[in-house]
Amino acid sequence: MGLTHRSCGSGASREAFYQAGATETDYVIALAGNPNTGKSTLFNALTGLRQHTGNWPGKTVLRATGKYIFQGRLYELIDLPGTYSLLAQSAEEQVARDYLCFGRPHATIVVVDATCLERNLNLALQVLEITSRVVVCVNLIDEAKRKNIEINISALSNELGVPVVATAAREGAGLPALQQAVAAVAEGSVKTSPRRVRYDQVIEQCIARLEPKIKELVGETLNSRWLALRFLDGDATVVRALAEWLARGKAVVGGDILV
Ligand SMILES: Nc1nc2c(ncn2[C@@H]2O[C@H](COP(=O)(O)OP(=O)(O)OP(=O)(O)O)[C@@H](O)[C@H]2O)c(=O)[nH]1
Ligand SMILES: [Mg+2]
Repeated sequence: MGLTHRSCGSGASREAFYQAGATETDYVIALAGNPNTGKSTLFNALTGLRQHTGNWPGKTVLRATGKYIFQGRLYELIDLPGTYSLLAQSAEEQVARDYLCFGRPHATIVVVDATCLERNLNLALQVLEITSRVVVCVNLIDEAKRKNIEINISALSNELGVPVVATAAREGAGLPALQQAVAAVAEGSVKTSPRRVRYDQVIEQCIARLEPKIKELVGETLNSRWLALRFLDGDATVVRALAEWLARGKAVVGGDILV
């Protein structure tokens, strides 16, 4: 018998993989973004913790966890390492990518730097390829204003198909609006329609052949289109991560699944 998503149970595997001891948490929220965009500053402002921050990239190398309460709900926030992409060419990229794909947070905040939005949107689009439960946080909006950079937040939101909120995390500006948007996405009261990249016909044809086979294995639990794309890339790290995910799922349910 094959190892399928149904026999693993999505909730069980998510808890066992990444959320050990966090069973009282209502929602798990990931913080992703390029290095130096203010993720840890935001994390500290929301959780009251003191994650390492500073004006050089690569400070956060492992994911850190903290909690906050908003409108009576307990949120667990995961501060991921800063990355320019999710193609897993470095340890940080792999930590961030594996968490977003296999950790399946209820929502992901993609923190982008308002002073160099274009470069940052590359990662935002990659995250949108993995998950539709995204809020984009345009941080360092104070710096952008100082440089006379204006950002049309609602146009950006329409373009990306997810909520976008402007913040200045160091001053705590915009945080209630961010928490509200995160709550709406996490609980599903706001439906997003993320902009997804369409590839050349040949690639789309390959995806169409591969995706159903992956879906048989993971169902709706993981993003089979994204996994198909990584397989087509020949990304061995994703193959290994998926094998591990399936194997651990098996352990979670007490071994009643036969491979
Ligand atoms: N002006 C301004 N500075 C900010 C803001 N948010 C963060 N910073 C500063 O930006 C720098 C980087 O912030 P971090 O929170 O360490 O950034 P990070 O995204 O966690 O960085 P990595 O862990 O290296 O990926 C620090 O010097 C912060 O004080 C903001 O909204 N406005
Ligand atoms: Mg950091």
